[in-house]
Amino acid sequence: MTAIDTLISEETLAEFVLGQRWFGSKSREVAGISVLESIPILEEDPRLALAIIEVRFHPGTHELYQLPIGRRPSASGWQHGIICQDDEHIVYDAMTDPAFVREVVRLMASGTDVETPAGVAEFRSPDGRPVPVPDDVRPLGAEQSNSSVVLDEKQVLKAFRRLGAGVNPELEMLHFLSAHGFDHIAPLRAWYSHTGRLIDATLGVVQDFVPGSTDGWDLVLDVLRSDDPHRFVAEARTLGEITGQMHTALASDSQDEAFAPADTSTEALGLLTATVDEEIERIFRDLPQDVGPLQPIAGRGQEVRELLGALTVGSAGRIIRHHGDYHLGQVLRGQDGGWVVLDFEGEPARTLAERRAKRSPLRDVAGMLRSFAYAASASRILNGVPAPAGWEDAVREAFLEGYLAEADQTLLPPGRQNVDRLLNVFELEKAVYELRYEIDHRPDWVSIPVAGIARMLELDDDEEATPA
Ligand SMILES: Nc1ncnc2c1ncn2[C@@H]1O[C@H](COP(=O)(O)OP(=O)(O)O)[C@@H](O)[C@H]1O
Ligand SMILES: O=P(O)(O)O[C@H]1O[C@H](CO)[C@@H](O[C@H]2O[C@H](CO)[C@@H](O)[C@H](O)[C@H]2O)[C@H](O)[C@H]1O
Repeated sequence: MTAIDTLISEETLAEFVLGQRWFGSKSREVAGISVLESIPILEEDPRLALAIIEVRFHPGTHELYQLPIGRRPSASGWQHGIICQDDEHIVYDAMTDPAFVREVVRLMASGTDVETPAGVAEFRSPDGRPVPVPDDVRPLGAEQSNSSVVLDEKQVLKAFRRLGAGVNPELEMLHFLSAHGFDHIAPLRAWYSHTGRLIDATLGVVQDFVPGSTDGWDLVLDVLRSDDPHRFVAEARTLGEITGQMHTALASDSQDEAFAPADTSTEALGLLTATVDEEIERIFRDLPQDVGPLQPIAGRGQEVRELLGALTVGSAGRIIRHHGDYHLGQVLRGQDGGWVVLDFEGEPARTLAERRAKRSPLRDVAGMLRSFAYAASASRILNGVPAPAGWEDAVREAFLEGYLAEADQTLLPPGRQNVDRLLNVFELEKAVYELRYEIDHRPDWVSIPVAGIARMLELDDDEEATPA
């Protein structure tokens, strides 16, 4: 029987993939795209397969992505995620096809291995509590780096689109946090992964769905549109407390090598700023020319590096495994008013090795502080509603107070001044990462990190101009 992927030409595949939000290298020149492995999921009608595709770039590098592919007769009238069609068949991205999702859930429930000439796809569910095969499957709705569907409003299946070699931190962190008593997560229910010649990688996870929840991002934008934006200050404090508890749990097992906290040496401190410095240099060097929204920071890479250089860090506390991409979109406020932390896979634009590296927990804190600034900018730029004077400072301070009350103090540098200095370094690192992220994923949002970086430069200029 013809493999379904052979029905798609390279040009058609390229056109489809390059248009997807989850394709993370929009600013790079693509040399070619092809299907490297196709894992059969269903051989009937619809035909379903899990493809691993390779995107090749001109300097000779490549990225691998997961693409579920479905094929149905044209007469079926299937309309979602169309890749190509002719008089006989429609070929599509099957991520939102209930038939695909049901098959994957069945395979996970039965703990099946599907072998191909190049490797094996392993489908698993822990502790003998298989996820029921869903009747209803709907896309989660959020346009994201990965793709998620909701199963009977009870579980969420998230497929990692870009594949990195090794265990995905999401799977590893969810296992660890459940075993170490941190309850503010959506419990892990199943997963699937691939082992083989091409790559050993986690392909996806199933977690419980948190019904009736609002993510922190939507919540803050709504609050900023309301007549009482300051009501978020109390929420920010609770969120800070939970973040502190999460880090305390992540640092609680000195026997588990992957999670045991480690001390930072003087060399590590130097390396910390050197790594951020290199990143700033690289990102500014590769900034596209003549892009209007980049104007406020264009050609100012050296100034940003000088700003980093001025942020002397005397002590960094200890390093631990941490969330790695902590922002308002990663926390849900449930119907009971409690917060749930999501998406432990780290920053999608970094390698898995970088994402699994131990670093100061203040990186997460800085991520959330940047997110408050991002929300204030987005509210002004996208909704025309500026945050009221003092809002961001009040929210930051409440979050930090809650955090400092709950986090294991031995993880942090001594004294508030040292904490603030290290936070500044990580906020700058995050803002520069965001610049790259928005260029690659949401070019329309570039002006938000640009405004953040420009503001950091201006604050620095003001400080220099103010006599001591
Ligand atoms: N278990 C869940 N229950 C309810 N909503 C969820 C759940 N998981 C994710 N979401 C929603 O989907 C959004 C994106 O999920 P996330 O795991 O962060 O995906 P990505 O890695 O692609 O960003 C979240 O901001 C949240 O609104
Ligand atoms: O949630 P992901 O793991 O996909 O994280 C990536 O995408 C985020 C956007 O969805 C991006 O976050 C940036 O935008 C958020 C608003 O949409 C904002 O709250 C964050 O502060 C800002 O960093 C994240 O950086 C990226 O890794």
